[in-house]
Amino acid sequence: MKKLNTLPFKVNLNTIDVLKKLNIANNSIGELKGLVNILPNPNLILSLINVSESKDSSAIENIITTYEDIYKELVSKATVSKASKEVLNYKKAIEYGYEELNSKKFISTNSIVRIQELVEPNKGGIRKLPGTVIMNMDTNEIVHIPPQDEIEIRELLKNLEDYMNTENDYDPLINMALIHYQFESIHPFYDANGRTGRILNILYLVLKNKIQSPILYLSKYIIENKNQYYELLKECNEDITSITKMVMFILEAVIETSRYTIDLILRINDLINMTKVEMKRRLEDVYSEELVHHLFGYLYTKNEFFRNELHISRPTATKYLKALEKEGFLVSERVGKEVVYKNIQLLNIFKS
Ligand SMILES: Nc1ncnc2c1ncn2[C@@H]1O[C@H](COP(=O)(O)OP(=O)(O)OP(=O)(O)O)[C@@H](O)[C@H]1O
Repeated sequence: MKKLNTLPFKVNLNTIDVLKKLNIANNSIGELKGLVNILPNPNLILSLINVSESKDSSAIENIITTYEDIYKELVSKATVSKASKEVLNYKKAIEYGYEELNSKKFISTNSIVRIQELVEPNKGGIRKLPGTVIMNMDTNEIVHIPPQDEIEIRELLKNLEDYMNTENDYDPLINMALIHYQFESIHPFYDANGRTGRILNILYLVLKNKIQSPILYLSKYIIENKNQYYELLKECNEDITSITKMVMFILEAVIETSRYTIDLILRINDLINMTKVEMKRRLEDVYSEELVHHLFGYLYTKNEFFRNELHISRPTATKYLKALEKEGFLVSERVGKEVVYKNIQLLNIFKS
C-alpha cells in the first residue's frame, strides 16, 4: 500500500495561473468580509448560511429536508421532521468549531474529532479497525486506500494539525486546498469525513482571518461539482503534483461562493430597506426600526420572541403579529401547540 505524503508537499504551487486566480479569490472573499456588517443582524446570514451548508451537505446522504422544517424545529420545541436532525447536528458542529476557534485560536485534532462526533454521533471517533477503503460507487473500483492503522492515522493528523497552525509561504486559500485534500486522504473516521472536511475548510478561513465567521457557503460549489471534485481527489492520490488542479478548483469555489454570498447579502439588505418603507406607509402604528430588524434577524418568529426582543406586552405582540400577517409581512403556521410566524419574503430570497 502506497504511503500518504505528509505536509508540506514537495510541489511548486506558485504558478502564474494559480497566482492569478488567487488574486481574484482574495478580492472576492475580501469584498464579502467587508460587506457582512451592512446587515442589522450579521448573525442572520451566519445562521442562514449554516443551515444551507448543513442542509446541502447532508443532502448528499439523500436526506430530504426543507428550510421550513429546520427552522420550525429551531423555533418551536416540537419535533417537526426526523430528517432535519442530521442537519441540526451539522449546524451544531459548525457552531462548536467556531466557538472553539474563538477561544483557542488554534484548530486541534481533538476539536476535529469532536466536530465529527457532533456530525455523526452514532459513528464517532478515529478509526480503530482496518478495512476502510474509498470506492467509486458506479464502478465498484477502489479509488483510494487510506491509512489503516490508528497510530499512523494519529501521526498524519498531528502533521496536519502542525501545518494548519503554523505560518508558511503559501496564502491560506492555497493552504486550505492542501489541507482539505490531505484530510480527505487520511479519511480518519468511519463516516462523515466529507462533512467534517468541509466544516474544517470554513473554520480554517476564520482561523486565518479571511472571514470573521463561517459565512462562506463553500460546500455549495463542492457539492455542485462533485464529479470533478472526486476525479481531482483520485488524480492527486495517484500523483501529488496534480494538487495544483485541486488548488485551482478550491480557488474557483472561493470566487463563486463569495459572489453568491455577496449577492445574497445585497438582496437581503434591499428587502430590509423596502420593508421599512412599506411598513411605515401601511402600518405606521406598528412600525419601528427594531421591529423590522427583529423580523430580519430570523426566518421565523413567535409571540414570545417578539415580546422579549421588543419589550412589549403579550396583547401588544399579538396585535402587531396579526396586523403584520394581515398586511402580508408574515405568514402564521401552527407547529405543535405553538403558532410561529415566518418571514416569507426572506425565505423566498433564500430558496431562490
Ligand atoms: N479518491 C479519494 N481520495 C480521498 N478522498 C476522497 C476520495 N474520494 C472521495 N473522497 C472524500 O471522501 C468523502 C466521503 O467520505 P465519507 O462518506 O466518510 O463522508 P460523508 O460526509 O459521510 O459523505 P459526503 O462527503 O458524501 O457528504 C468525500 O466527500 C470526499 O471528500
